[in-house]
Amino acid sequence: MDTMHADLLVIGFGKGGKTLAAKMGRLGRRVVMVEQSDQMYGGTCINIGCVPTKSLIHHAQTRPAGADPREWYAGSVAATASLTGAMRGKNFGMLDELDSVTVVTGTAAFLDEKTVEVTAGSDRLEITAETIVINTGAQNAVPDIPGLRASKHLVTATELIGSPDLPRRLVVLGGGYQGIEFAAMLSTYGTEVTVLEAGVRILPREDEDVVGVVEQILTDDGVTVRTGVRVTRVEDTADGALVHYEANGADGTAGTSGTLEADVVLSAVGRTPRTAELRLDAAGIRTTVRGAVEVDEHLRTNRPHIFAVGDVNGGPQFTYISLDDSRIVADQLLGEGKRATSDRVAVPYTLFMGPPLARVGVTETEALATGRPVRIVSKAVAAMAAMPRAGIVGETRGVMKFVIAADTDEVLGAAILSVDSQELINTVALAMRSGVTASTLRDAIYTHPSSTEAFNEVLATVVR
Ligand SMILES: Cc1cc2nc3c(=O)[nH]c(=O)nc-3n(C[C@H](O)[C@H](O)[C@H](O)COP(=O)(O)OP(=O)(O)OC[C@H]3O[C@@H](n4cnc5c(N)ncnc54)[C@H](O)[C@@H]3O)c2cc1C
Ligand SMILES: NC(=O)c1ccc[n+]([C@@H]2O[C@H](COP(=O)([O-])OP(=O)(O)OC[C@H]3O[C@@H](n4cnc5c(N)ncnc54)[C@H](O)[C@@H]3O)[C@@H](O)[C@H]2O)c1
Repeated sequence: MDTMHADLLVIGFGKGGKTLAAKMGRLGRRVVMVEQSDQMYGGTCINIGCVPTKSLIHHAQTRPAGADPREWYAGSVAATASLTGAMRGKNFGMLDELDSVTVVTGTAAFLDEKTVEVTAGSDRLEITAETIVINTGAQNAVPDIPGLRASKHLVTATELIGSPDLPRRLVVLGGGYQGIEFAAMLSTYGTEVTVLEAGVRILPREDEDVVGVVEQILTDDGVTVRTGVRVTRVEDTADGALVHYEANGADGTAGTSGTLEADVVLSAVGRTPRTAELRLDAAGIRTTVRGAVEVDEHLRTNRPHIFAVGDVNGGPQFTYISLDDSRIVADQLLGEGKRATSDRVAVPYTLFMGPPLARVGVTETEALATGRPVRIVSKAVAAMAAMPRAGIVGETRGVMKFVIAADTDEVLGAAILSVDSQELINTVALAMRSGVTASTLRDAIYTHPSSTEAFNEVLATVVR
């Protein structure tokens, strides 16, 4: 059995871990990065998450008129695989080219709080390290519904992205990020899509009026959305899967039931922190009730030399949060040790349907719950005179909405469902962090024709 010693051992080639490994390696520290699969160098985002999904969405939206959807889809999957392959190579190279960094491919598990065992087939390696960073991400949950886990037609996002076969009929379990992005994308390629959401509405964290516009866009694009639905059973037939469901009453339709036929059933009901293989008990590392590695605001576990970054620590599941986690750990290891998760203000996020829905800060519902007096400005994109870009690019659907503190004129939150919203939201977030008021955003000079100039108009449109 081989042994190694490192200053820093990173388990999992995710965004936070790889950034930290490269930084420490460039400073000459002995770093070992352990990744369980050579197909996952670079982690979830570039291989099976953000990048492939957004690539497929881009290809869906740029299919030339007359192109056969099945052929176009197969080509899009191939182009996406080539993009992710190139990114995987670059990510591996980024660490491999550093003399002080070793990439080990195998599955890591703790032997004790200073020692990790890595196995790959019959090979076994023991690594001891001064500092250990757990960056093992999360994995797609599959609900315990009779027949579902055994169904030949069940997939998670990972399998769906990898197959060149365009599903004819897709049933999506879950109306959250993954569910809505796949529903919107595959219906654009021509798949018949039904979303079955257990809750009273899709995207439960968002305001009802905004979700109403999202649902209208999905419906216009041919997606069927059923909320308040409990899937009771899935059975494989000669022709696909039969999904049995009943209305759970959340949307007022208790007692109705039905079946849906599907070639593919996508489980998109959330992602759970990946800790099962790690043998955390051997190191005495505590987990939360939700199964995440428990950390403090500096991302230290209860073993102070062991940190956890990214999805595995139970924080918001976004690539840029994992990246920011790495900054916090770097500050602990190399800096003043001041940076903390509690410093984060106005973290934006974007759901990439067409057009995308971008959000930051509080919703109107959340603001009202605090009792703070707010002013709501809102306008449909189609009604805006000051945003010709929407007409130029041929996407005038959507709405922009801001929640503003009535007393201080601060922007408390925004929901932007519009072309370019994935970019616009970063401007709003920066304004919020920098104390730029709603009036200043409203009266600023913006380039023309751009999407940002919509702020001149929407921020002057008080609705309540
Ligand atoms: C379909 C989809 C679309 C998404 N789209 C977006 C988006 O548009 N924008 C966004 O910000 N976020 C998006 N996300 C979320 C984002 O991908 C994750 O939040 C992010 O990748 C998490 O990174 P991480 O650093 O936690 O670890 P990961 O990137 O998940 O890396 C963990 C690594 O650890 C490895 N590993 C696990 N266990 C072990 C072990 N025992 N030993 C060795 N290696 C191990 C895994 O193979 C993996 O490579 C999406 C996710 C999905 C699934
Ligand atoms: N664009 C992005 O940034 C992006 C894209 C995809 C994923 N992600 C990240 O990945 C995370 C996981 O995404 P997700 O969509 O899997 O989870 P999610 O938590 O966003 O949504 C899951 C949905 O499934 C519903 N649900 C739960 N159990 C169900 C059941 N049995 N039947 C029907 N519906 C059920 C929930 O009510 C919820 O609406 C996201 O929270 C996000 O952080 C981000």
